[in-house]
Amino acid sequence: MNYYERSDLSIRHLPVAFHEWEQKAREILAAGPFGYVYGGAGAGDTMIANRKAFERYRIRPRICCDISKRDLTIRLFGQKLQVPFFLAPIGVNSILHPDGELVPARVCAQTGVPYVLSNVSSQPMEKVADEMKEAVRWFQLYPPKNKELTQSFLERAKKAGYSAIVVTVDSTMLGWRETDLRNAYLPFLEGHGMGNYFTDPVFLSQLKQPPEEDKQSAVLLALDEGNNTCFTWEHFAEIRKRTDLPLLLKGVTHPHDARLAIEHGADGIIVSNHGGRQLDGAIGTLEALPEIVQSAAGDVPILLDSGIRRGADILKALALGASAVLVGRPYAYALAAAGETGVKAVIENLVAETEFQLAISGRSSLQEIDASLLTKM
Ligand SMILES: Cc1cc2nc3c(=O)[nH]c(=O)nc-3n(C[C@H](O)[C@H](O)[C@H](O)COP(=O)(O)O)c2cc1C
Ligand SMILES: CCCCCCC(=O)C(=O)O
Repeated sequence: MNYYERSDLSIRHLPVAFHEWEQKAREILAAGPFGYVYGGAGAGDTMIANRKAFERYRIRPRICCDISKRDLTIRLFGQKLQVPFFLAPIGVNSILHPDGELVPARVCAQTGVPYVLSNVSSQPMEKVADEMKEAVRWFQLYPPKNKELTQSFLERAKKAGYSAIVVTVDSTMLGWRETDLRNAYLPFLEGHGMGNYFTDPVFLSQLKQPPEEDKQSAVLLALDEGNNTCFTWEHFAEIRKRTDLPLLLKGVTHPHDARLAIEHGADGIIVSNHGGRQLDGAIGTLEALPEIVQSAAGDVPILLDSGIRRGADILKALALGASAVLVGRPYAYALAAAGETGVKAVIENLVAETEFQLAISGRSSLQEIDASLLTKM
């Protein structure tokens, strides 16, 4: 029996730290799905760089400050958010739980944590939106080659109440992932992650036969749409014209690209190396952040992901100029290990730990966090 099917779950039985969730997921999942979440590009060097960057910055607390009232709220694109972190877009959640993305979406709605739904979700964006009601959600786009399909995804997202679009540009070609090669595993080839494609009228109109009759051709077409290796700044500027929602670019690690993103119409930048899954030997995101913040010069908000595991990590990113962060693998492992209960526990612990860290560092609101919080070793 899966851990999430047990009816006697209580918080006492659940893992607490990231490595415990990872271990629980490893025990429960088959090698293919576990490896798909766990793996990084090549030697895994970028995942290590992400964590090392967080370790190099140390918090220098202030004392004798009134920390009796604490506030974790932030504002982004005119919306008030309860916490300074999002659940990152993670596709193919059906390899982790039968209900896929409906589970993190539901928990986000319950806890007030904003959710970024992946383009390659197992569930269609409308079904996920129904689960979230009025809660804050953004939609992540892998820009398709087909412009009509792009338009269709953007319009569907707006209609379904997604309040911003995140265009991910670091994965037009999937990274060299040795764990997946070893396991000969790619979830899409088993039909996972097709929730938005198989419900899209433009996509379906391109098929000779419906997915129920020829799944493989449909999956290969969806993958080909995302394998958009011709994508350039001009294409990004076109997407800008196609939506009036706030538009963020995810996958930036170079200060020049941050500037180009703004010049081509980005309303926000997500400093990300895709959790170290794309390019081996890349710069850790926290290391990249200060120069990007400088390059953006306050013109747009900067968000960051890749390696966020704890409240301390969140505070460090905010201190170096991020407006918010995104959290990936922690909730994916919890989803596999304990379903809704697991994702809720991870979120609640992260909120609580961030509040503890804020207070014990001598601050009572995130607006008081700046570079003076940190020293670099
Ligand atoms: C299994 C898995 C699937 C992912 N799928 C997507 C995706 O569909 N779209 C996207 O923009 N990023 C995707 N990402 C990257 C995350 O959005 C995020 O950048 C990364 O997980 C953050 O690093 P962390 O896992 O160390 O927190 C995926 C990451 C994982 C682990
Ligand atoms: C066009 C499909 C690319 C999907 C990549 C999924 C992902 O982001 C990841 O595995 O990482």
